[in-house]
Amino acid sequence: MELRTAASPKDVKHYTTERLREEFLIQDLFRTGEIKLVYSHIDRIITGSATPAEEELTLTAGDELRAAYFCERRELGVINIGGKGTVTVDGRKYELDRKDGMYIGMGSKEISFASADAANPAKFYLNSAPAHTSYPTVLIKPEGTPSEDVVIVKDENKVELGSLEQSNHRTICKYILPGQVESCQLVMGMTKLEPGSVWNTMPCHTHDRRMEVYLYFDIPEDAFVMHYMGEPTETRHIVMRNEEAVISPSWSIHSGSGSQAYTFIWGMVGENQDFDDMDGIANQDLK
Ligand SMILES: O=C[C@H](O)[C@@H](O)CC(=O)C(=O)O
Ligand SMILES: [Zn+2]
Repeated sequence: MELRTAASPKDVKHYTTERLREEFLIQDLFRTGEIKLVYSHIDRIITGSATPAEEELTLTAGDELRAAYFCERRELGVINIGGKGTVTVDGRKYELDRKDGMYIGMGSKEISFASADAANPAKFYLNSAPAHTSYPTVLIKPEGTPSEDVVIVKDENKVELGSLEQSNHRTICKYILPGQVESCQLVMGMTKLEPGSVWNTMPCHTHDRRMEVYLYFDIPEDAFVMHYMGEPTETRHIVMRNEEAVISPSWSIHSGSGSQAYTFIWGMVGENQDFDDMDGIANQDLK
Protein backbone atom coordinates (compact mmCIF):
# COMPACT_ATOMS: atom_id res chain seq x y z
CA MET A 1 0.00 0.00 0.00
CA GLU A 2 1.40 3.36 -0.96
CA LEU A 3 1.24 6.13 1.65
CA ARG A 4 0.51 9.80 0.93
CA THR A 5 0.77 12.42 3.66
CA ALA A 6 -1.40 15.52 3.97
CA ALA A 7 -0.21 18.80 2.44
CA SER A 8 -0.60 22.41 3.57
CA PRO A 9 -1.96 24.99 1.12
CA LYS A 10 0.93 27.25 2.21
CA ASP A 11 3.36 24.71 0.80
CA VAL A 12 1.32 23.61 -2.19
CA LYS A 13 1.40 27.08 -3.75
CA HIS A 14 5.17 26.62 -4.21
CA TYR A 15 4.96 23.14 -5.75
CA THR A 16 6.32 22.41 -9.22
CA THR A 17 4.22 20.40 -11.67
CA GLU A 18 6.17 17.27 -10.72
CA ARG A 19 5.62 17.72 -6.98
CA LEU A 20 1.90 18.46 -7.43
CA ARG A 21 1.52 15.23 -9.40
CA GLU A 22 3.57 13.25 -6.87
CA GLU A 23 1.36 14.37 -3.96
CA PHE A 24 -2.12 14.32 -5.49
CA LEU A 25 -2.24 12.29 -8.73
CA ILE A 26 -2.77 8.52 -8.63
CA GLN A 27 -1.64 6.84 -11.84
CA ASP A 28 -1.34 3.27 -12.99
CA LEU A 29 -4.51 2.03 -11.29
CA PHE A 30 -6.27 -1.05 -12.78
CA ARG A 31 -3.21 -3.22 -13.33
CA THR A 32 -4.47 -6.57 -14.60
CA GLY A 33 -4.27 -9.26 -11.96
CA GLU A 34 -3.59 -6.80 -9.12
CA ILE A 35 -5.12 -4.90 -6.25
CA LYS A 36 -3.59 -1.45 -5.87
CA LEU A 37 -4.19 0.72 -2.79
CA VAL A 38 -3.12 4.26 -1.90
CA TYR A 39 -3.53 5.32 1.74
CA SER A 40 -3.87 9.06 2.32
CA HIS A 41 -3.46 10.71 5.71
CA ILE A 42 -6.20 13.12 4.59
CA ASP A 43 -9.20 11.72 6.47
CA ARG A 44 -7.43 8.34 6.10
CA ILE A 45 -9.18 7.56 2.84
CA ILE A 46 -7.88 4.58 0.88
CA THR A 47 -8.24 4.88 -2.88
CA GLY A 48 -7.62 1.81 -4.95
CA SER A 49 -8.49 -0.72 -7.56
CA ALA A 50 -8.96 -4.44 -8.06
CA THR A 51 -8.55 -5.76 -11.60
CA PRO A 52 -8.91 -9.55 -11.50
CA ALA A 53 -8.04 -11.60 -14.60
CA GLU A 54 -8.14 -15.45 -14.43
CA GLU A 55 -7.50 -15.52 -10.68
CA GLU A 56 -9.80 -14.21 -7.99
CA LEU A 57 -8.15 -11.40 -5.94
CA THR A 58 -8.53 -11.19 -2.15
CA LEU A 59 -8.42 -7.89 -0.28
CA THR A 60 -6.09 -7.93 2.74
CA ALA A 61 -5.33 -5.37 5.44
CA GLY A 62 -1.61 -5.30 4.71
CA ASP A 63 0.89 -4.17 7.35
CA GLU A 64 -0.28 -0.58 7.15
CA LEU A 65 -3.70 -1.08 8.77
CA ARG A 66 -2.46 -3.24 11.67
CA ALA A 67 -5.85 -4.95 11.45
CA ALA A 68 -6.83 -8.60 11.22
CA TYR A 69 -8.72 -7.92 7.98
CA PHE A 70 -9.34 -4.91 5.73
CA CYS A 71 -12.84 -3.99 6.95
CA GLU A 72 -12.18 -4.69 10.64
CA ARG A 73 -12.45 -0.93 11.30
CA ARG A 74 -13.33 0.28 7.80
CA GLU A 75 -16.14 0.59 5.30
CA LEU A 76 -15.65 0.16 1.55
CA GLY A 77 -17.33 1.61 -1.51
CA VAL A 78 -16.88 -0.11 -4.88
CA ILE A 79 -17.84 0.90 -8.43
CA ASN A 80 -17.07 -1.33 -11.43
CA ILE A 81 -15.88 0.59 -14.51
CA GLY A 82 -14.84 -2.51 -16.49
CA GLY A 83 -16.48 -5.73 -17.72
CA LYS A 84 -18.83 -7.92 -15.69
CA GLY A 85 -17.45 -9.20 -12.40
CA THR A 86 -18.23 -10.68 -9.02
CA VAL A 87 -17.52 -9.38 -5.54
CA THR A 88 -17.76 -12.03 -2.82
CA VAL A 89 -18.30 -10.84 0.75
CA ASP A 90 -18.12 -13.54 3.45
CA GLY A 91 -19.31 -16.17 0.99
CA ARG A 92 -22.14 -14.16 -0.59
CA LYS A 93 -21.62 -13.38 -4.28
CA TYR A 94 -22.69 -10.09 -5.88
CA GLU A 95 -22.67 -9.72 -9.68
CA LEU A 96 -21.58 -6.27 -10.84
CA ASP A 97 -22.17 -5.02 -14.37
CA ARG A 98 -20.26 -1.98 -15.57
CA LYS A 99 -21.28 1.03 -13.43
CA ASP A 100 -22.80 -1.11 -10.68
CA GLY A 101 -21.49 -0.40 -7.20
CA MET A 102 -21.38 -1.82 -3.70
CA TYR A 103 -21.25 -0.68 -0.14
CA ILE A 104 -19.41 -3.15 2.09
CA GLY A 105 -19.91 -2.62 5.80
CA MET A 106 -17.43 -2.75 8.67
CA GLY A 107 -16.89 -6.27 9.97
CA SER A 108 -16.98 -7.95 6.55
CA LYS A 109 -14.09 -10.40 6.81
CA GLU A 110 -13.48 -12.01 3.43
CA ILE A 111 -13.74 -9.80 0.37
CA SER A 112 -12.67 -11.03 -3.05
CA PHE A 113 -12.98 -9.87 -6.64
CA ALA A 114 -13.37 -11.88 -9.85
CA SER A 115 -13.92 -11.13 -13.55
CA ALA A 116 -16.50 -12.95 -15.67
CA ASP A 117 -14.16 -12.72 -18.69
CA ALA A 118 -10.41 -12.29 -18.20
CA ALA A 119 -10.19 -10.78 -21.72
CA ASN A 120 -12.55 -7.98 -20.63
CA PRO A 121 -11.74 -7.75 -16.93
CA ALA A 122 -13.87 -6.07 -14.32
CA LYS A 123 -12.25 -2.90 -12.98
CA PHE A 124 -13.36 -2.35 -9.42
CA TYR A 125 -12.62 1.17 -8.18
CA LEU A 126 -12.37 1.34 -4.39
CA ASN A 127 -12.80 4.09 -1.78
CA SER A 128 -12.54 3.17 1.89
CA ALA A 129 -12.83 5.16 5.11
CA PRO A 130 -12.46 4.42 8.82
CA ALA A 131 -15.80 3.26 10.28
CA HIS A 132 -17.26 3.03 13.79
CA THR A 133 -20.22 0.72 13.17
CA SER A 134 -21.50 -1.79 10.66
CA TYR A 135 -24.08 -0.80 8.05
CA PRO A 136 -25.57 -3.42 5.67
CA THR A 137 -23.59 -4.55 2.65
CA VAL A 138 -25.57 -3.92 -0.54
CA LEU A 139 -25.28 -4.05 -4.29
CA ILE A 140 -26.11 -0.68 -5.91
CA LYS A 141 -27.48 -0.37 -9.44
CA PRO A 142 -28.12 2.91 -11.29
CA GLU A 143 -31.28 1.39 -12.89
CA GLY A 144 -33.47 -1.67 -12.37
CA THR A 145 -35.76 -3.32 -9.85
CA PRO A 146 -34.83 -3.42 -6.18
CA SER A 147 -34.61 -6.78 -4.41
CA GLU A 148 -33.03 -8.18 -1.27
CA ASP A 149 -29.53 -6.62 -0.88
CA VAL A 150 -29.99 -4.64 -4.14
CA VAL A 151 -30.54 -0.88 -3.98
CA ILE A 152 -31.55 1.06 -7.10
CA VAL A 153 -30.43 4.69 -7.20
CA LYS A 154 -33.52 6.81 -6.47
CA ASP A 155 -34.66 9.32 -9.10
CA GLU A 156 -34.04 12.15 -6.60
CA ASN A 157 -30.38 11.03 -6.49
CA LYS A 158 -29.89 11.47 -10.25
CA VAL A 159 -29.37 15.20 -10.53
CA GLU A 160 -29.08 16.91 -13.91
CA LEU A 161 -27.02 20.12 -13.75
CA GLY A 162 -25.64 22.75 -16.12
CA SER A 163 -26.33 23.40 -19.79
CA LEU A 164 -24.68 22.88 -23.16
CA GLU A 165 -24.42 26.71 -23.48
CA GLN A 166 -22.18 26.72 -20.40
CA SER A 167 -20.40 23.51 -21.50
CA ASN A 168 -21.25 21.88 -18.14
CA HIS A 169 -24.35 19.75 -18.86
CA ARG A 170 -24.00 16.66 -16.68
CA THR A 171 -25.85 14.17 -14.51
CA ILE A 172 -24.72 13.46 -10.96
CA CYS A 173 -25.68 9.93 -9.92
CA LYS A 174 -25.36 9.49 -6.15
CA TYR A 175 -24.69 5.87 -5.08
CA ILE A 176 -23.78 5.98 -1.37
CA LEU A 177 -25.43 8.68 0.77
CA PRO A 178 -27.81 8.92 3.74
CA GLY A 179 -31.39 7.88 2.95
CA GLN A 180 -30.33 5.48 0.19
CA VAL A 181 -27.26 3.53 1.25
CA GLU A 182 -26.21 4.20 4.83
CA SER A 183 -22.52 4.58 5.67
CA CYS A 184 -20.38 5.92 8.52
CA GLN A 185 -18.76 8.67 6.47
CA LEU A 186 -18.26 7.64 2.84
CA VAL A 187 -20.40 9.41 0.23
CA MET A 188 -19.82 8.23 -3.34
CA GLY A 189 -21.21 8.57 -6.84
CA MET A 190 -20.60 9.11 -10.52
CA THR A 191 -20.98 12.14 -12.77
CA LYS A 192 -21.34 11.83 -16.55
CA LEU A 193 -20.93 14.73 -18.92
CA GLU A 194 -23.20 15.06 -21.95
CA PRO A 195 -21.50 15.12 -25.38
CA GLY A 196 -20.19 18.64 -26.03
CA SER A 197 -20.00 19.50 -22.35
CA VAL A 198 -16.53 19.49 -20.82
CA TRP A 199 -16.73 21.22 -17.43
CA ASN A 200 -17.33 19.39 -14.18
CA THR A 201 -18.08 21.06 -10.87
CA MET A 202 -18.31 24.48 -12.48
CA PRO A 203 -19.16 26.86 -10.84
CA CYS A 204 -16.76 25.26 -8.37
CA HIS A 205 -16.79 24.92 -4.60
CA THR A 206 -14.83 23.86 -1.56
CA HIS A 207 -16.13 21.96 1.46
CA ASP A 208 -13.78 22.38 4.38
CA ARG A 209 -15.58 19.62 6.23
CA ARG A 210 -14.94 16.89 3.66
CA MET A 211 -12.09 15.85 1.40
CA GLU A 212 -12.76 14.32 -2.00
CA VAL A 213 -11.13 11.97 -4.51
CA TYR A 214 -11.98 12.00 -8.23
CA LEU A 215 -11.41 9.13 -10.68
CA TYR A 216 -11.65 10.28 -14.29
CA PHE A 217 -12.52 7.68 -16.96
CA ASP A 218 -14.12 7.13 -20.38
CA ILE A 219 -11.38 9.39 -21.79
CA PRO A 220 -9.91 8.41 -25.19
CA GLU A 221 -6.12 8.01 -25.36
CA ASP A 222 -5.50 11.30 -27.16
CA ALA A 223 -7.83 13.25 -24.84
CA PHE A 224 -7.29 14.64 -21.36
CA VAL A 225 -8.96 16.47 -18.51
CA MET A 226 -7.37 19.50 -16.86
CA HIS A 227 -8.17 18.99 -13.19
CA TYR A 228 -8.14 22.23 -11.24
CA MET A 229 -7.13 22.32 -7.59
CA GLY A 230 -5.74 24.74 -5.02
CA GLU A 231 -7.25 27.51 -2.96
CA PRO A 232 -9.78 29.52 -4.99
CA THR A 233 -7.29 32.38 -5.44
CA GLU A 234 -4.23 30.10 -5.98
CA THR A 235 -5.45 27.63 -8.58
CA ARG A 236 -3.25 24.96 -10.12
CA HIS A 237 -3.93 22.29 -12.71
CA ILE A 238 -3.09 18.62 -13.12
CA VAL A 239 -3.33 17.00 -16.56
CA MET A 240 -5.35 13.81 -16.11
CA ARG A 241 -5.44 10.81 -18.46
CA ASN A 242 -7.92 7.96 -18.59
CA GLU A 243 -8.51 6.05 -15.35
CA GLU A 244 -6.35 8.27 -13.18
CA ALA A 245 -7.45 9.54 -9.76
CA VAL A 246 -6.68 12.74 -7.91
CA ILE A 247 -6.81 13.54 -4.20
CA SER A 248 -8.53 16.81 -3.30
CA PRO A 249 -7.79 18.23 0.18
CA SER A 250 -10.66 19.92 2.03
CA TRP A 251 -9.23 23.39 1.39
CA SER A 252 -8.99 22.85 -2.37
CA ILE A 253 -11.36 23.43 -5.23
CA HIS A 254 -11.90 20.35 -7.45
CA SER A 255 -13.14 21.03 -10.93
CA GLY A 256 -12.13 20.05 -14.41
CA SER A 257 -12.42 20.78 -18.09
CA GLY A 258 -11.75 18.13 -20.69
CA SER A 259 -10.78 18.12 -24.34
CA GLN A 260 -14.11 16.29 -24.72
CA ALA A 261 -16.86 14.76 -22.53
CA TYR A 262 -15.86 12.16 -19.92
CA THR A 263 -17.17 10.53 -16.75
CA PHE A 264 -15.80 10.58 -13.22
CA ILE A 265 -16.40 8.96 -9.85
CA TRP A 266 -16.25 11.12 -6.74
CA GLY A 267 -15.86 9.89 -3.19
CA MET A 268 -16.00 12.05 -0.09
CA VAL A 269 -14.95 11.45 3.49
CA GLY A 270 -14.92 13.69 6.55
CA GLU A 271 -16.96 15.62 9.06
CA ASN A 272 -20.45 15.32 7.64
CA GLN A 273 -22.37 13.52 4.89
CA ASP A 274 -24.36 16.49 3.68
CA PHE A 275 -23.82 16.55 -0.08
CA ASP A 276 -25.04 20.15 -0.30
CA ASP A 277 -22.74 21.47 2.42
CA MET A 278 -20.52 23.32 -0.05
CA ASP A 279 -19.06 26.80 -0.14
CA GLY A 280 -19.75 27.95 -3.69
CA ILE A 281 -17.15 30.12 -5.41
CA ALA A 282 -18.29 32.73 -7.91
CA ASN A 283 -16.48 32.52 -11.25
CA GLN A 284 -15.45 36.18 -10.85
CA ASP A 285 -13.57 35.31 -7.64
CA LEU A 286 -11.26 32.63 -9.10
CA LYS A 287 -7.61 33.44 -9.61
O1 LIG B 1 -19.11 17.83 -3.66
C1 LIG B 1 -19.56 17.30 -4.71
C2 LIG B 1 -18.62 16.80 -5.70
O2 LIG B 1 -17.58 17.72 -5.89
C3 LIG B 1 -19.19 16.32 -7.03
O3 LIG B 1 -20.31 15.53 -6.81
C4 LIG B 1 -19.54 17.43 -7.97
C5 LIG B 1 -19.89 16.94 -9.34
O4 LIG B 1 -19.91 15.77 -9.61
C6 LIG B 1 -20.19 17.93 -10.37
O5 LIG B 1 -20.59 19.07 -10.04
O6 LIG B 1 -20.03 17.63 -11.57
ZN1 LIG C 1 -17.01 18.68 -3.96
